[in-house]
Amino acid sequence: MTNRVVLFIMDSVGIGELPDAKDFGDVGANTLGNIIEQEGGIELPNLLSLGLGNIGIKGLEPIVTPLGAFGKSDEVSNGKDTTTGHWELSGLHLTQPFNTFPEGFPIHIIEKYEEMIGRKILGNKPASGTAILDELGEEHMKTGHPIVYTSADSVFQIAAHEEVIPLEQLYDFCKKARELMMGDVAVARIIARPFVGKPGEFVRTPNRKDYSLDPFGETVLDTVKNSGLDVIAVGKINDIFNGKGITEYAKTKNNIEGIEKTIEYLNKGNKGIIFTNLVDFDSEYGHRRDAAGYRKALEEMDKKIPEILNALKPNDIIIFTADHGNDPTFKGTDHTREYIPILIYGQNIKAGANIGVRKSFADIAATIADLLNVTWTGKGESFKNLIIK
Ligand SMILES: O=P(O)(O)O[C@H]1O[C@H](CO)[C@@H](O)[C@H]1O
Ligand SMILES: [Mn+2]
Ligand SMILES: [Mn+2]
Repeated sequence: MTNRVVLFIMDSVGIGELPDAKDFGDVGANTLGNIIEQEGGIELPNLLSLGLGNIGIKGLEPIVTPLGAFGKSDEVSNGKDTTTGHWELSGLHLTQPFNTFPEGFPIHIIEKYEEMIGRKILGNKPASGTAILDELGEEHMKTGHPIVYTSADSVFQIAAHEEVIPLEQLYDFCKKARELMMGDVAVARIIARPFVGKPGEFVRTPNRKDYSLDPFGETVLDTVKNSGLDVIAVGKINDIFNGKGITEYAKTKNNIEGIEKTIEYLNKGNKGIIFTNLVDFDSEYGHRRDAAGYRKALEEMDKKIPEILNALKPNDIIIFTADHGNDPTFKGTDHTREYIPILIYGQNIKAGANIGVRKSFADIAATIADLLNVTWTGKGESFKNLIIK
């Protein structure tokens, strides 16, 4: 019997190129493996004791008696962004990729948008979110025009200085963009990217906010919620699902707070799913191509793992996994098409069970439904019988 499943997403912690990585320009990408290689090692004793090294990751050795079940998964969906990854983890296969705007947004869209918000915008091109502040932040401060940019992902990002455009107004600008970017020009997410500081020293604040689309079908979150159980979202999960299938949520400022909130929820009397996302790996280190920072953030998380495991009750199960890669040693600043690791632990889990290479992230959705004993008719194949004692 399983009462609760913690689905713990280490955002962007991929473990090597997928067979179709060449279609995404990502041959050779290996987020974790290349960090280890470039950094000359990594200290992840707790993940290793669960079986991380048994998955077969470049630079990591297997151990004889892993405490958890382990494996990895391929991605079916045609995309490598956060939304696509999380939706597949929850049981949806995206066949038609989200619109991207490598040349910036069409001019008629921008004109319409400027009319909606009553001012001009700056930018309108793909950019790194920190580089574009260096480029346009000062002009933004002088003119009050928000900076609109995109990336290789399906995102319409709006950057504004918190003292130039107050947060509530920036969020309102995002809601207007959300209304506009639907239908033929639907973008997966509108993202508020507020920042503070002086030219040359701008820093982004944790007041980022994502405005997603509704998932296009029933996810395991809906199924579990509809059967009367809790679906608790920690970090940006609530945003990624636009609140759909979620009964309660806590937003977080950073990875450590994400871990602490997860532990707080574990200490309460809920039943169902606790779904946590730790985004710093991706936003602070992957996109910034900062391998040393990424390594340090992984090591900090690993140190906290005993506290998480100690908070598990006898009928709880935790699944550590990811949503895509973001190799900080790779060219560019974008996500990378990679396998995701899967590590599962709990008192009812068969230590050392190998779940192999799953065909879809949705196997996790099917397994969660199976573990919680709710009927699942969506994508994925349950591996419950491989992992339960
Ligand atoms: O460079 P920054 O602004 O961090 O942007 C990154 O954040 C976006 C949303 O996760 C991604 O699409 C990527 O472009
Ligand atoms: Mn992500
Ligand atoms: Mn990202």
